[in-house]
Amino acid sequence: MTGTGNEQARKTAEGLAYLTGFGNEHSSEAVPGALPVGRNSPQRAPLGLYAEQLSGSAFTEPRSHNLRSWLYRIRPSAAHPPFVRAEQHAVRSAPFTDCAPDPNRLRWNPLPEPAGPADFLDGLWTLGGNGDATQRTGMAVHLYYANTSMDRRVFGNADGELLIVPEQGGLLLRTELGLLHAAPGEVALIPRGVRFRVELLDATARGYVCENYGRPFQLPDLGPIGANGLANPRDFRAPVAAYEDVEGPVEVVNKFCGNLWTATYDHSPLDVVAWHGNHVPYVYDLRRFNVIGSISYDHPDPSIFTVLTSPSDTPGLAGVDFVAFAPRWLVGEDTFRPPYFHRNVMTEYMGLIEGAYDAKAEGFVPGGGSLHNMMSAHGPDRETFDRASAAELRPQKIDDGLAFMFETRWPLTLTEQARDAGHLQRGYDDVWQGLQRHFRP
Ligand SMILES: O=C(O)Cc1cc(O)ccc1O
Ligand SMILES: [Fe+2]
Repeated sequence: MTGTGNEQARKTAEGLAYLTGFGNEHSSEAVPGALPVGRNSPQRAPLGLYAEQLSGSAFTEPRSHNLRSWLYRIRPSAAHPPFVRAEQHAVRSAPFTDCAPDPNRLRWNPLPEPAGPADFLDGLWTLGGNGDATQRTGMAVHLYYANTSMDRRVFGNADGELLIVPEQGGLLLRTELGLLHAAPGEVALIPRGVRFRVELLDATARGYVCENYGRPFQLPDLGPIGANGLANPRDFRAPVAAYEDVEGPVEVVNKFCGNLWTATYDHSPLDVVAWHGNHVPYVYDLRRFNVIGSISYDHPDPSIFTVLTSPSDTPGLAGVDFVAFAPRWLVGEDTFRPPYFHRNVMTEYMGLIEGAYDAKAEGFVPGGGSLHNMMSAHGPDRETFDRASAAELRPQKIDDGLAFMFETRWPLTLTEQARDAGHLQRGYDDVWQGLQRHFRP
């Protein structure tokens, strides 16, 4: 797509309307009268549209977890030729069996720029993950680097939902349910099975994707925090219905049990004129996160920064948590304020959206990432330890960065491409070298 295309997409993104609230039963129609009243599947849907239910949960799951949307579209999704296997590019899925799970602390620089034209799908590169897409457990970490918009092409993922974390370049996400704008500092979620096209608002776009094969992300319980705080439900924005009436070939790429499959529709499947339901894409601005922390002493565990959680079958043990380290004040008295040294049964993949992170003086850069697998020892680097141990403990605002973590209950196994990547940092262990002994009994 040309610069003019980006300009057009940017204008569209700026004027978008949204529906608000996490988990709501929304309804929206792009043409008045397109949404049936009082029933989901009338004998003839309004305006000659086809009614189609998209289920994100089993029909019988408890009401509190039930996810489905009713789509009223120009043509039913069923009208398509067979899917055939497609070029896999750098997308991989669980189970990840090519490498032995690695207990080492690992860190990567940003993905290198694509050599030629690459849209979001071409530019998607899998770092690793856990679980099994066919069992609907676990997660995968992907990065993306795109330099062109998807053109006459849409993507849908049967394997799980996609949490997109832009780091550079705004995205216009044209989904079956409408349009979302996701800029760096915001995150967008595409539910399982929802088809979408990614258009770039800037010359290039890069960022991270958490693919969640497990239970859909939900807001964490707040316990004693009370009725408000962390990510507030009203700040999640879903699209309003918007359809394209495009005849002619459109490639639909479907990731199914790890493999990419393709079918060419004779029209755009982004042809939903009206919809209602709760299986919806959404966008959330991390700057809206209401950060809760210690106002007395000690460094609280980062679970206090959980934006979204995908519960597993064991209460309190997330398949994956999405955790954000948003700007906040540190006021702890007699406290080592940066993240402490620790070994964690949970596995931590971290990325940086901008600026710096308070546990690492250098080397952890925007667009890069680190992996601290189950029980691997990590924490502040030497420079951070020395600085924070001697710092004068005045109230201090941490507002020079935005980091995040995908934290998962299962160890994460790398893809070969991540293990062998030229942008894997050699010598990451050195950041903990030179931590002197001070014990003098
Ligand atoms: O390792 C990390 O930097 C993430 C992290 C942050 C924190 O504040 C406490 C524990 C933890 O794992
Ligand atoms: Fe950690």
